Amino acid sequence: MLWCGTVTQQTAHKNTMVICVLGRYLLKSSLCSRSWCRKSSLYSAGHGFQPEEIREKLRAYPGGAVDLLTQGDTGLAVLTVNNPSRMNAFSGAMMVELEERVSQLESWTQGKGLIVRGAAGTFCSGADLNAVRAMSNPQDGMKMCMFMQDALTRLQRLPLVSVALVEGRALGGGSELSTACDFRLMAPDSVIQFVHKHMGLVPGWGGAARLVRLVGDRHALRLLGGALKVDPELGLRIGLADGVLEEGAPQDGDEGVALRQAEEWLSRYTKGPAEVIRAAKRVVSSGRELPLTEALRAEKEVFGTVWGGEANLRALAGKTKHK
Ligand SMILES: CCCC(=O)SCCNC(=O)CCNC(=O)[C@H](O)C(C)(C)COP(=O)(O)OP(=O)(O)OC[C@H]1O[C@@H](n2cnc3c(N)ncnc32)[C@H](O)[C@@H]1OP(=O)(O)O
Repeated sequence: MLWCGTVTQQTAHKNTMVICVLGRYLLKSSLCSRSWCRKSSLYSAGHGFQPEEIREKLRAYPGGAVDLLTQGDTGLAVLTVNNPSRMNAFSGAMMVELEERVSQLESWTQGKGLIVRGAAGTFCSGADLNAVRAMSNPQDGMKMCMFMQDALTRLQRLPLVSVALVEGRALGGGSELSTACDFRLMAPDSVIQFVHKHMGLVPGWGGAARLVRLVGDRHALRLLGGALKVDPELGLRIGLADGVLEEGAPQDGDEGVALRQAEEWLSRYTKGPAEVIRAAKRVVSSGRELPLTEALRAEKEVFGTVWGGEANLRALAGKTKHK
């Protein structure tokens, strides 16, 4: 048996632990190197997808920021679309920053949960129309489409439980951003609206493909064809929304209260060892995206990373009844 790391005089039980840790390490290192969850892009050069060329083009449209705050103690991160003078519309530079933040989160191995929100009490009003006008030729549009589809697919595939905190409006690409999160929490007066039809468009950031999987084809067709305003009541009814925030406490200002409510809500589903929460998201992601046989095989691989792991062995050594 090849040993790595220090082996001290261990009881048989603890030696088992060392073997499991080693085995799991070898398995985990193969997990994402072979399977679909690694940071592979949706598109390749064959599709005309040249990421660096697209980043340069997008950076020509500056303004706003995409901020990321990671909390080591809770394992929760907050990603803020920050362009309040434009109702948090995505400038080209912000699209590049979004991808950079997703890359940071892909490397955050202790992360368990992610809240995606907008600054100044509103979510996001989609692509910056000034950038849209400047990139209105088909070639540039397709490049922006591939870039944002890739970034949002990678966001959705993060091994973190993610929730979109929708306050104010989520319009166009903003509504698509909300669908790239596992859950959507809506403020009482908020609206999610796929306004693309009014722009002579359809979703181009992956929002249509995800919307069909979230609410079904018929509701998706109603939301796109009718550019319907989805308020919290309708959102809950069709399964687009997963919860509604309570009215904010006036003395705090909605922003602080809404974020704290979202953190409290998310912590219900991220309490526990990071490796277990991340494994739970991984098996759900493979079940969500892969055909059954492949999903089962992916589940087996993820199961192998936690079976006999520290959390599993600790649980076995502790009480057996769980309320
Ligand atoms: C594949 C993705 C495709 C897309 O996302 S296309 C873009 C889809 N989004 C939209 O069409 C939303 C356009 N904006 C609006 O409808 C309204 O601004 C909105 C969000 C309902 C807010 O309306 P109001 O509350 O009346 O505020 P307002 O219109 O005066 O906006 C305040 C300032 O924000 C600006 N703004 C809002 N949305 C923007 C956008 N997407 N791109 C660029 N600028 C945008 C708006 O121009 C205004 O600026 P200013 O004060 O006039 O300088």
